[in-house]
Amino acid sequence: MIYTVTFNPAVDYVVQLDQFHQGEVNRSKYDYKEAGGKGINVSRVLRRLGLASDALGFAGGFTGKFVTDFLNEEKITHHFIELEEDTRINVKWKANEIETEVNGKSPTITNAHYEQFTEMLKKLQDGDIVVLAGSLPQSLQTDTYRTLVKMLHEHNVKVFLDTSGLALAEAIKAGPFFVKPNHHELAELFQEKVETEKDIIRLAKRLQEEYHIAHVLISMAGDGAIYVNGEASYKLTAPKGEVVHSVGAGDSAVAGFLYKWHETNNGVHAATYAIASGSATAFSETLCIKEEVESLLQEVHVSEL
Ligand SMILES: Nc1ncnc2c1ncn2[C@@H]1O[C@H](COP(=O)(O)OP(=O)(O)OP(=O)(O)O)[C@@H](O)[C@H]1O
Ligand SMILES: O=P(O)(O)OC[C@@]1(O)O[C@H](CO)[C@@H](O)[C@@H]1O
Repeated sequence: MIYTVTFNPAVDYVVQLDQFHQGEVNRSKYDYKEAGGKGINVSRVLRRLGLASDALGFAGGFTGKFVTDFLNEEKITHHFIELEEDTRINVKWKANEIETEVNGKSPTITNAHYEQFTEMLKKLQDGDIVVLAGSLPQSLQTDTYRTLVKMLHEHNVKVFLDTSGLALAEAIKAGPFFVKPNHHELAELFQEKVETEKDIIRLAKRLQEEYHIAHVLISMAGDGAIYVNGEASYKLTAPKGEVVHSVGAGDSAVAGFLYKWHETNNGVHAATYAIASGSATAFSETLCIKEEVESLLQEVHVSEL
């Protein structure tokens, strides 16, 4: 079974304005709310691609109820530990063609909540897959993902990881199966300036080799991605198109990789599908659907480095 974990879900409040006037009352041209958070987005895209997953995490209050109701509507099974405080609201606003995000403060996860959650994870078995995605709430230690990766390895569970900052720096020490930092997160991880594609390739290889990560996918937005496994490195171009709403493009890439890897066990095919999925989301108003992904596959060009 595939599980996604979202420690820090959200109600994503997506707002479109023609123009933004600072210090004035702005009225939206168009707005909507949807369940967000990186693990949840991965589950939503997997479902659209035709692969079932169980969404795990923490949710509280009226916003938490919105998130779980939303997942019910999309027919995604879920097990969320109930928190006392409200799940955050993240504002995604687009004006003058510029996307701006304000992500809310996370509710508190107590030790008791966390233990309830780890009891659930301990039941996973050989062959299961877990996606750990998104930021960690401030109430948790920065090495939480690292601890979980270690624990899941003891149960022969493969871990796909998509996070940033200290949580990423710690978690890679446990050698997850797959990671997808973007090139900025990669630069931050090694505290180096990344100025050329050569720099990105060098650091991607270093990440793969030093931390024994089977699949490293470095996403570079409109510039595609670098994919490195234990055998070779590849550059993948991204399809060209009009970016409508890029929130969730990275999560779609993770879901696309997982979907294709699960089907074929082939990393290059999986990376190609990942890029088509990310771009399909960037080119549409919300997360991609399978037809959109497959219509872009021919536009992803792969070259071995
Ligand atoms: N401008 C774009 N044009 C084409 N494809 C894009 C564009 N932006 C994103 N993508 C697609 O989405 C993938 C992931 O994008 P990106 O590198 O921005 O990830 P990310 O930083 O994790 O994204 P986010 O945090 O917005 O979800 C890219 O590899 C690419 O396939
Ligand atoms: O604050 P985090 O956990 O890093 O990111 C959360 C978030 O911005 O990521 C998703 C898009 O990738 C959104 O649905 C959500 O609001």
